[in-house]
Amino acid sequence: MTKPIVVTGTDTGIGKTVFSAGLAGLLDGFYWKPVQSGLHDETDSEVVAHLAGLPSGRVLPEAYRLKSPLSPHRSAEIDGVSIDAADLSVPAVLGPLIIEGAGGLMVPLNRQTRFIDIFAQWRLPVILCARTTLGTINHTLLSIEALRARSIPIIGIAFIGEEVADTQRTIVEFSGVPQLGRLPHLDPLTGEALRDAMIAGLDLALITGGE
Ligand SMILES: Nc1ncnc2c1ncn2[C@@H]1O[C@H](COP(=O)(O)OP(=O)(O)OP(=O)(O)O)[C@@H](O)[C@H]1O
Ligand SMILES: C[C@H](N)[C@H](N)CCCCCC(=O)O
Ligand SMILES: [Mg+2]
Repeated sequence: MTKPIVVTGTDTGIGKTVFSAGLAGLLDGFYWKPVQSGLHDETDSEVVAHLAGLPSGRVLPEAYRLKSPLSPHRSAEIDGVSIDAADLSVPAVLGPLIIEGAGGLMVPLNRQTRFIDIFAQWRLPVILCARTTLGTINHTLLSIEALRARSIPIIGIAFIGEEVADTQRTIVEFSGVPQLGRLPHLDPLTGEALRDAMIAGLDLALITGGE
């Protein structure tokens, strides 16, 4: 059976949730956001539930739901909650599971542990979402170095945004990490448009290893 896939990114707000929704929908899988910080607007799980069109029960409950839209370590402190990294064991489900972190790899869960530390413990393959806009070469290559330093397997890079051919090429050439494709900015962003754009823009066989 397909291993769970971790969807991470070079930063917060770059489109991990939208990409995760597209992927979970295409794979007819499950989605899990272990730590949600920010409960005022639609949560990532709610966005995925409506965009991916998954049957109910395929969006697993978060392990931590924190009120403030801040780094989880700080949001937890404000709520008087202590995030125990040992609580974040990957749920067993019958099907492909997409797991989304919060922000980028070095985002802290508490004063000792960052997302990248639990990803290293899990040893699950990751997809790195990256913007195509200026500044992304640096963020993406640094993220890849950090993953490699911990022997975290990288499935590939999913670019998000309009095509910037030289930027994408430069990242792939310097890193040697495969490009899985690109999800453009969608307006309007609907479940149907997302599904079509994922099929047109992403190489699903590279993601699933041809399964
Ligand atoms: N492909 C896209 N087309 C249109 N809008 C998008 C796309 N990707 C992301 N967005 C929009 O950009 C904003 C940030 O995206 P998203 O919530 O997916 O970021 P994120 O990386 O998951 O952030 P976080 O670190 O908070 O989890 C949202 O308003 C989302 O609707
Ligand atoms: C609140 C936001 N949407 C994310 N859930 C958390 C992003 C944390 C980023 C921390 C940082 O890198 O400075
Ligand atoms: Mg998100």
